[in-house]
Amino acid sequence: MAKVYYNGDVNEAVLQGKKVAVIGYGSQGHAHAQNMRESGVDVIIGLRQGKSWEQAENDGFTVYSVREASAQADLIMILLPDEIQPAVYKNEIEPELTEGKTLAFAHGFNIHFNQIVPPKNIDVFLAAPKGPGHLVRRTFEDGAGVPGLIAVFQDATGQAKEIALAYAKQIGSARAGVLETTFKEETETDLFGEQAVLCGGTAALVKAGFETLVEAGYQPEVAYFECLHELKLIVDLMYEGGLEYMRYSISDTAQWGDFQAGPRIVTDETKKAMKEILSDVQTGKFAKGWILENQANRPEFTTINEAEKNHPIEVVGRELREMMPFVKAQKGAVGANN
Ligand SMILES: NC(=O)C1=CN([C@@H]2O[C@H](COP(=O)(O)OP(=O)(O)OC[C@H]3O[C@@H](n4cnc5c(N)ncnc54)[C@H](OP(=O)(O)O)[C@@H]3O)[C@@H](O)[C@H]2O)C=CC1
Ligand SMILES: CC[C@](O)(C(C)=O)C(=O)O
Ligand SMILES: [Mg+2]
Ligand SMILES: [Mg+2]
Repeated sequence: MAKVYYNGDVNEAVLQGKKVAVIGYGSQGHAHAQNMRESGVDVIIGLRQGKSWEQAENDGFTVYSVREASAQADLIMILLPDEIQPAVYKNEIEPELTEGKTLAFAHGFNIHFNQIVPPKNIDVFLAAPKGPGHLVRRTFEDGAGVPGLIAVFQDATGQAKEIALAYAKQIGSARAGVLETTFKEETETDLFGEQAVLCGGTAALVKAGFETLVEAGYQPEVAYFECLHELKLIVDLMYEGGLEYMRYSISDTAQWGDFQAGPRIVTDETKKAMKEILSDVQTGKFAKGWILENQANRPEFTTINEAEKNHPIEVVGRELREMMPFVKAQKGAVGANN
């Protein structure tokens, strides 16, 4: 079994006396910054003027321009959207990367696909929580953590791995378990997982199930509860005890249906499509397409995004969630009931 690092395995002293600049205060940024501050780390925030700047100040952080925060910090964690990172890095971070500093990421995309090429005399690592930022924060507040990966790309000081582990501990990941990986493995598995299973695969499955029921004349509200709302409850059981615990909790009728129908839904064709998706990630075809889409100002992304917001499952879901105050998205977020 792979070595898993927990709190007791980590030497947090390597971060003592160091100033950490978290660049970006979005999903991951707010969680890393707040968790580290509560762990006793000296954290500042780097941003442009705007919504996040105001939020970070309201949350009690000292906020600087990205250039100024990078100048002041010993460790710079880049938590900007992947597609924005290369330009901000070139203009505002790279000029401040003096010898001995540390540059960090939560996802390996820009290093692995050569969109950011750091100088050789600094440490470069990633600390990637295996979960969405809002849960990185919420789980930490609950006294637990989201598991994470660390990887070292450059070790100029000889301490890069220790620093990466200490960082992972301070954001809460070592409460749940931290694995060492490479930038290549993190980038390729993360992109594959979010496309084929976690986001792309699941969203397509949920929509197809909903559409099948509604097209057959069933009420959209019933279809929503069956195919979307209840998915969380089923996944919670998998999260707690794997497929076996989920199957222990459901009826034997459901379990028999699971064994019979599952292989008819995820067929050899589906597996073939998954292999093609993985290949597009590995060859860089996906990355190239995403970079070009951004250079063209995201025409396809924007069109699909608008259409998806108006899908009947979203329309009925918004209405139903209004009636369930305990189902809360992060305040102010799209789809939130508050
Ligand atoms: N989302 C997630 O849960 C996960 C993300 N990651 C990785 O973490 C990194 C961050 O992703 P994520 O948290 O989703 O990002 P978000 O989109 O949530 O964060 C965007 C932040 O970047 C700021 N920003 C955008 N453009 C600029 C700019 N030009 N200059 C300064 N600040 C800017 C925004 O500020 P403003 O309000 O001004 O727009 C905002 O604070 C990525 O590498 C991603 O792959 C890894 C694991 C999970
Ligand atoms: C699953 C999507 C993710 O990879 C994540 C939350 O881990 C992301 O890039 O947001
Ligand atoms: Mg991920
Ligand atoms: Mg990802």
